[in-house]
Amino acid sequence: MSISRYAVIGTGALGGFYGAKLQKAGLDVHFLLNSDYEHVIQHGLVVESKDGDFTLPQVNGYNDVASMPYCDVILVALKTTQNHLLSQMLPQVIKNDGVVLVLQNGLGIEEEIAQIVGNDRVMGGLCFLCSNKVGAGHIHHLDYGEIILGEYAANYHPVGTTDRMRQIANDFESAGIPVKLSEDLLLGRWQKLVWNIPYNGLSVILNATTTELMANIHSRNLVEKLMYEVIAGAKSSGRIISDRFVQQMLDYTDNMKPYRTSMKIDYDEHRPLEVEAIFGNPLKKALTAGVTLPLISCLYHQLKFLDARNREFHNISH
Ligand SMILES: NC(=O)C1=CN([C@@H]2O[C@H](COP(=O)(O)OP(=O)(O)OC[C@H]3O[C@@H](n4cnc5c(N)ncnc54)[C@H](OP(=O)(O)O)[C@@H]3O)[C@@H](O)[C@H]2O)C=CC1
Ligand SMILES: CC(C)(CO)C(=O)C(=O)O
Repeated sequence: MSISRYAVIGTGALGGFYGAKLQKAGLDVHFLLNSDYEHVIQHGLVVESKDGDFTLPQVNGYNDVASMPYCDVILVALKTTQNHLLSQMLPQVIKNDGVVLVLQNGLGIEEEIAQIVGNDRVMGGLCFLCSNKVGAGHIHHLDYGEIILGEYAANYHPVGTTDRMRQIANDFESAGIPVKLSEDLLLGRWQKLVWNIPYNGLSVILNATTTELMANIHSRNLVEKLMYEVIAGAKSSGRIISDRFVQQMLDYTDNMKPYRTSMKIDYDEHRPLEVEAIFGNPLKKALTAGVTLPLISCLYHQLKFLDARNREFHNISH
């Protein structure tokens, strides 16, 4: 049994799901909560999952990082739009030899976190998960769940696999969460974007589920073209993604239950969209290497417009 103590920073759809699974498997987990704090302290966490429902009547819940114990592994599971809070939060919860594991979508977040805790204390996890928070302390896990885990090093230099990765992978696997180890985190991040850029973006702009995007020849075509542009972005970072990978992502989505992407849910709920992490940062990284990605840039500007108008309209009508 692992002796690692885990912190979950952001107990929502993703953090609540993985954190609850770890606690259920007997690990020592500490949850940072926001609006659900009172409810979770009184009633715990409820996970409805395609792999079996369960309840944790009692969890270690906090509404302030200052009251959390120092932890070995800090799971970052806020929306990236809240990441400005991390420079103040992380130093208060990470042990001297602890590690921050970024479970968020997008590119370049590990680099930002390395500035706070140091290059040798950051890892990234790519989460192939479909989960929603449907009520206070109530998580609905719809599908999948695998994590691809990679070490971060300065400039995303690939560093292979480490003992610390294997230890964390063992903990997650003991909780029934499949983990694969990646020797190159940046490659993994670009691969994940092959999915997130077309589907998250188009689901908002075209007001569509993944199934609808796949069923129409025009949107499907656009999805495919965007996937190839992500591959060009990856190439500008020196990472090669094969054309076969595009086919795998299309097949993966064809086999998925109709899915409202996380960005679409945020849009429908009038919450800030993760446009910078998922679109802005990849565009910047490619541009630094002298490569422009016109289709992705077009999505970026449309999403910035929709995001601003969506929140403005919501503020006026409330
Ligand atoms: N959901 C999924 O299936 C997947 C999500 N991801 C990525 O994971 C990340 C998290 O997404 P997701 O879990 O869906 O998002 P959620 O909004 O469900 O979870 C984020 C949680 O952070 C909490 N939070 C916000 N501000 C604070 C704060 N100041 N202190 C403490 N907690 C705070 C929110 O609280 P409150 O409830 O009060 O808003 C919320 O519970 C994103 O980057 C997303 O792209 C990646 C793959 C799949
Ligand atoms: C690709 C997917 C659906 C997980 O498999 C995801 O990452 C998301 O909704 O953001």
